[in-house]
Amino acid sequence: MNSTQDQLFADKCRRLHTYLLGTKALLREIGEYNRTKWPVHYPLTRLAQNPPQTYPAQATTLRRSNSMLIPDATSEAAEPLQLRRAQTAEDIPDSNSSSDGWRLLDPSDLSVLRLDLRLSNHGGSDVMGSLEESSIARLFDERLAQCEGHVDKLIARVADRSSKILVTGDLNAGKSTLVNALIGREILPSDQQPCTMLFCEVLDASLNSDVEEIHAVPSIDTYDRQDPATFVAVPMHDLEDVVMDNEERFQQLKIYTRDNRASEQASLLHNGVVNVALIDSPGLNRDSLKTTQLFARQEEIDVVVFVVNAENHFTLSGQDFLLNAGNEKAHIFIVVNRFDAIRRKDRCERMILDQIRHLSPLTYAEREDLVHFVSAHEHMAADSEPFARMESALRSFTLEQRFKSKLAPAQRYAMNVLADTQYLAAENVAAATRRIQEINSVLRDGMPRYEALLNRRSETGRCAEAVLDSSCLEIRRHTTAHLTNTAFHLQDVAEKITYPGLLSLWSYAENVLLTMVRHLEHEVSECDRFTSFTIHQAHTQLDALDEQRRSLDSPVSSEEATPVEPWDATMDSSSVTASQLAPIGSISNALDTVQLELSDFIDLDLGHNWGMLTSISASASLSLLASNSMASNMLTLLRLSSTMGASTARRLMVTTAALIGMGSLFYMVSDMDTTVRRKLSVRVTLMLEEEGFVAHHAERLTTETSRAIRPFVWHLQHNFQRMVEAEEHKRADHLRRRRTAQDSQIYFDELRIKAQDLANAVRLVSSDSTLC
Ligand SMILES: Nc1nc2c(ncn2[C@@H]2O[C@H](COP(=O)(O)OP(=O)(O)OP(=O)(O)O)[C@@H](O)[C@H]2O)c(=O)[nH]1
Repeated sequence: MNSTQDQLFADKCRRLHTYLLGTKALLREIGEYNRTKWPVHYPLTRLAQNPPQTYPAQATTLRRSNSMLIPDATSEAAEPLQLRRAQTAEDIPDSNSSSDGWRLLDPSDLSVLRLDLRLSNHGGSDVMGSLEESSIARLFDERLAQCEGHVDKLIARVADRSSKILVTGDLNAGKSTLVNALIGREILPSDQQPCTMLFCEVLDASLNSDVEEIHAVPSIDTYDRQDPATFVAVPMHDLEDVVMDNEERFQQLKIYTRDNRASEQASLLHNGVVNVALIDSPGLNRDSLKTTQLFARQEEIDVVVFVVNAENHFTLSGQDFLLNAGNEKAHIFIVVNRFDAIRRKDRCERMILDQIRHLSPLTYAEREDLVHFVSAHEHMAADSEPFARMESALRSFTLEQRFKSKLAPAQRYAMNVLADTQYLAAENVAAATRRIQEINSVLRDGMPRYEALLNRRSETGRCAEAVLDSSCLEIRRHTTAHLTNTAFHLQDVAEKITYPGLLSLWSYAENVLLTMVRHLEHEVSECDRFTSFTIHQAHTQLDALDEQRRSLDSPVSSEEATPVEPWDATMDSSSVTASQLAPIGSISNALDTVQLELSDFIDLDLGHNWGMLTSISASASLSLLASNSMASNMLTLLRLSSTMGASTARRLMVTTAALIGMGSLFYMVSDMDTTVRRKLSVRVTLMLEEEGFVAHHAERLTTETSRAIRPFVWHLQHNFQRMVEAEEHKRADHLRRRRTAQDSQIYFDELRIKAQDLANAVRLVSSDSTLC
């Protein structure tokens, strides 16, 4: 690699690094938006109908030996079948391929941002459909966090100038022998029995101040070469024991060693270009824990060298690994070892290549450079030409095609993330548009009801007030008329009382007075009853108005509607009786203290009954008696005396006066009961007038009526208000949701464009890949 290529590669690293940071920021932004503003709409049902097919047709018949090998969507592994199949050399015409030789995702699918793929195996959309939006948002948030973590590792990988080569494969495939052959020294123990229990990272001693040393590392995350507390130094000759027996104690061995090769051209570790680490790993099918660790480590690895035992071909574990690693890395360096032990080499070669064609199409497409049939064991004894070719190809792949080995996987992952982002952004723009349309339609459909409610509220308010006003008016009018009439006819009330005679006149008068008072009381109670009846009627009318209001509560929205309070039981109209009105107390203060007086028995105003007096007087004085008053009679007599003689006139006058006196006395005595009734009724009426008896009761009952009806009116208005508020609350909620949907529509549209721009930029990083 010359300096121009170095510069180009450095430029690509820098650009990819920047775009990965941009991708990470985008993921974080989506996560934030998903959590706080709009739970990202995830097309679960659609995806369930279109489950991802991670395995090619031929491979789907294979039994999966380990459930932990289910592809993790955080890796580049979760790629749809169409993508990988299109990448085979002899496959479908590559009409959709990018000019860089790899294909964009099918836009109708998701890869890295796809949620748990296993869901689609459990009844499809039903299971997915049962997931709530919030659960999906949470799952999606977790997936975003995983992707972000993965992008972080890619960023670190791109920024790291060194290259890491993972040597992996089945047990006893000859991995350790291969690593030894590559460094030209028998450092790692090799045995027919499984012997590599730990990851062994072989590095050039120059990275450890030129000191050959083994660091047994308990925790790889905290390892620091310059901090002895983070590792245990192991003598070189103890390597075999440590590798075999310390898998519980150490996570990894760091083996700093010198390459025996004389020139930098020949040495992979000491190459003069970049620092290379060769990582020997435990056999794939040894245990699932180690296998899982291996999968997890892929994201730190630049090149995967997969060692296949030529005698066994690809085992199930090997196939699983290759399928996934192939998607992650796109290109896998495959070494078919122990080829010396194969008799029919061409047949073996054909069969293995056929397997590779399905397992890693891109690798197969470049099989000349990437698939090698060697014997590491033989090469240790004497240099072999196939091995040298393989070594040179690996060197070229690692050092000269660093874009392909180091940057392409990161670029590929970023492209997948950005393609998924565009897909989800478009889905969410559509979902937001649908939401806006739905809300608009709900608002439009609800408008007539809302307007009707407002109209009904004001109309009912007016009606209720009218019921109240008319009831009060009716009570005032009725009470005034009724009590005025009662007072006017008070005298008639006592007519039915039998007059016991002059000797019982006093008790008769008492009886008359009591009867009048009782009658007044009765009539006031009558007014109370009428009031009660009127209130009851008003309540019935208001109840009918409330019934109309209740009928406005649409059954569809009843569960959302704010419950309207029922009539208060204590306010039930049927329970309002006259006795429940404010206690009358005394119907009149004046009547409480009324006493009989002497004047109640003497009536000096005889004029009003003169007719009766004349009927019992002498007929001679008829002409005189025709007059209206005693005084006028006397004047008439005086006038007559002037025309008659004096003695005649005097006699006539005396006689007449005697007759009148006797008649008057007789009349007074005989009409005493009438006098008492009249006098008492007049006095009582006057007293009632003086204290404003009628007005007082009219006012009292009007106030009581208002007090009894007003709460019902308020209640009715309050219920209407609650309904209107509930409706307005719903409308405000719709408007708020519509605003959120509108914001999201804009946000996701911008996100789609941002992701598209970023994807274009990421894609351009590889436009000049041949140079690197
Ligand atoms: N015939 C032949 N035998 C080989 C070759 N490479 C390795 N072996 C032998 O295969 C056996 C296993 O070799 P290792 O290098 O230990 O294999 P490994 O894959 O590292 O084994 P584990 O780490 O235990 O999984 C040893 O006995 C080697 O001598 C080869 O090219 N040809």
